[in-house]
Amino acid sequence: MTLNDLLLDEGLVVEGGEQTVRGLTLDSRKVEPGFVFAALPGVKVHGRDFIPKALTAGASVILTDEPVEAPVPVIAVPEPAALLARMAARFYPRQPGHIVAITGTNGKSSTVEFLRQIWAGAGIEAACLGTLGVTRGNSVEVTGYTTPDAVALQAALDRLAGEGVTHLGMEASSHGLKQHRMDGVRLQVGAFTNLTQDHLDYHPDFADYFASKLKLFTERLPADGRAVINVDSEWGGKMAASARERGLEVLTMGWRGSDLAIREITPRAASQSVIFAWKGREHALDIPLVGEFQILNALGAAAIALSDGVAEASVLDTLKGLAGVPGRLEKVGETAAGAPVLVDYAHTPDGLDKLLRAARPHTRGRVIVIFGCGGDRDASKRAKMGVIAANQADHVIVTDDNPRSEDPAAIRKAVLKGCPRAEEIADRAQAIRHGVAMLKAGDCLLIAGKGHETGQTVGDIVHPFDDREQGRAALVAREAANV
Ligand SMILES: CC(=O)N[C@H]1[C@@H](OP(=O)(O)OP(=O)(O)OC[C@H]2O[C@@H](n3ccc(=O)[nH]c3=O)[C@H](O)[C@@H]2O)O[C@H](CO)[C@@H](O)[C@@H]1O[C@H](C)C(=O)N[C@@H](C)C(=O)N[C@H](CCC(=O)O)C(=O)O
Ligand SMILES: Nc1ncnc2c1ncn2[C@@H]1O[C@H](COP(=O)(O)OP(=O)(O)OP(=O)(O)O)[C@@H](O)[C@H]1O
Ligand SMILES: N[C@H](CCC[C@H](N)C(=O)O)C(=O)O
Ligand SMILES: [Mg+2]
Repeated sequence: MTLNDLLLDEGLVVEGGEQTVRGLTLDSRKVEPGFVFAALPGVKVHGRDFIPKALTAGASVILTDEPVEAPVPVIAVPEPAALLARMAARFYPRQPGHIVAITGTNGKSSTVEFLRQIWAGAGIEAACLGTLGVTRGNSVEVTGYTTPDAVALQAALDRLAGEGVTHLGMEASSHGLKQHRMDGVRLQVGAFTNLTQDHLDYHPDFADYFASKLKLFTERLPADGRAVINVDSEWGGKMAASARERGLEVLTMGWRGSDLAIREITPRAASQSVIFAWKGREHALDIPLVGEFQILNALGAAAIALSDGVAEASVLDTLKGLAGVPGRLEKVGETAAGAPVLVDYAHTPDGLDKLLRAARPHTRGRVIVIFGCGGDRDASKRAKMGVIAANQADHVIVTDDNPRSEDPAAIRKAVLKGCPRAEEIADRAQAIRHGVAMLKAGDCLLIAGKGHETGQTVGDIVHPFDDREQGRAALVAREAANV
């Protein structure tokens, strides 16, 4: 493919446009001969600092925001990240025909996975893409991001389409939307779960966080697109109003939803009885998931599929047998007396609150929670999560969760400000062993924050670590000690 092909319809005149482009990247370390190197402004540095390295590695085109001197064609535009995304979409031309993007603070990974199951249950070739990676049937390929960079994303879409995937549910993170990672994606549907505090390390304030999420409806969806919005929060109402203003078809769901209206959710031992109405027609069923938030996610996925025209009977059938999402309220085992150990990915104040509330109706004894907060991430979450844990749990153990470049003790101290009576156990494996050892009949242990993650990042090093394995090992150790 030539550079001119990649710039088709962009209205740009570039010297050397007939040259063949062999690839694109925004990372100088990934440049190969014949590549376009996109030198983008970043949080820490500007990609232009790496242009010499990229040229040495063989970059044959530079895309950036200000004119620079270089011995190869330079394309300077005000929004190079957006142009990179559109060029990547031309370089990797195939995409699944039907793509749904889901945004919101919590529930994206769960909703895209439930949507994938609902589509697959209706015989559709479906996949989902997000924090857990690219999931198709039983195969999961880890990408490392919730919304991968534009080039990685377009390469994944092209491959999925080539493999026959027609329907894709993808997560739209606020980073992804703000950084134009999704600009080349041909979307049909956008969905919204909820909006509460997160990522205030990256977004200067909550308004910027909201504005980034809103872009899905105001900029990313085409004018004839559809929005499926959970309107239980004031933010959902605002998203729906903006989407309507733009002329999108808007469907609302949730306790306050009109198209999919939740009527009743009753917790059972290992499932929940749910009554909801779709377009006024009521359905009652048992969904084999615990936690009200999981039902909201499952019904969010159902609303999307139903609005696509998937048959009601098929959607209901899949909901009745829905499989849980890895690391989201995942039960890893129980003590001999039946006290469960669950792993969850709650890593925001609202997520932790919802998680602890979810456990309560299923627990006769104490709700015990182990959690920490990530380093180099929104520090203002820490004490708030401490307060929530102190208020909602009966026993709190504060430990480490990916301290990254920060001092782990300082992170724990910030969390403990909100829950001064909590136990502090720095080593996460030891915290888990301790939490499991203290379980009595009727108690429940929640290990929160890492979910499906398989590493603990300390400094630049990722140490192998999996809460689920650690939970199971601690149960075996407890058994061996005959507690
Ligand atoms: C905060 C954030 O979004 N960071 C992402 C961002 O980095 P940055 O703006 O800090 O980049 P920078 O280090 O200043 O560098 C500027 C530019 O120079 C380039 N560079 C840099 C070094 C080098 O040697 N050569 C080079 O070319 C970089 O690729 C970048 O384009 O752009 C980089 C290139 O795409 C990403 O790798 C990086 O992800 C970092 C590793 C990260 O941790 N991101 C997380 C926070 C993230 O994106 N999370 C969201 C949401 C998570 C969720 O809620 O689920 C996600 O979608 O995953
Ligand atoms: N609808 C919801 N409302 C509130 N909290 C939720 C909801 N769904 C999930 N959670 C909490 O958030 C955690 C993460 O869920 P999930 O992975 O589905 O969210 P996400 O939006 O993909 O998160 P991320 O921003 O990390 O990609 C869950 O483990 C749970 O604790
Ligand atoms: N994907 C999210 C959640 C990470 C959760 C937690 N394990 C942490 O490291 O903070 C993030 O990068 O902010
Ligand atoms: Mg996610």
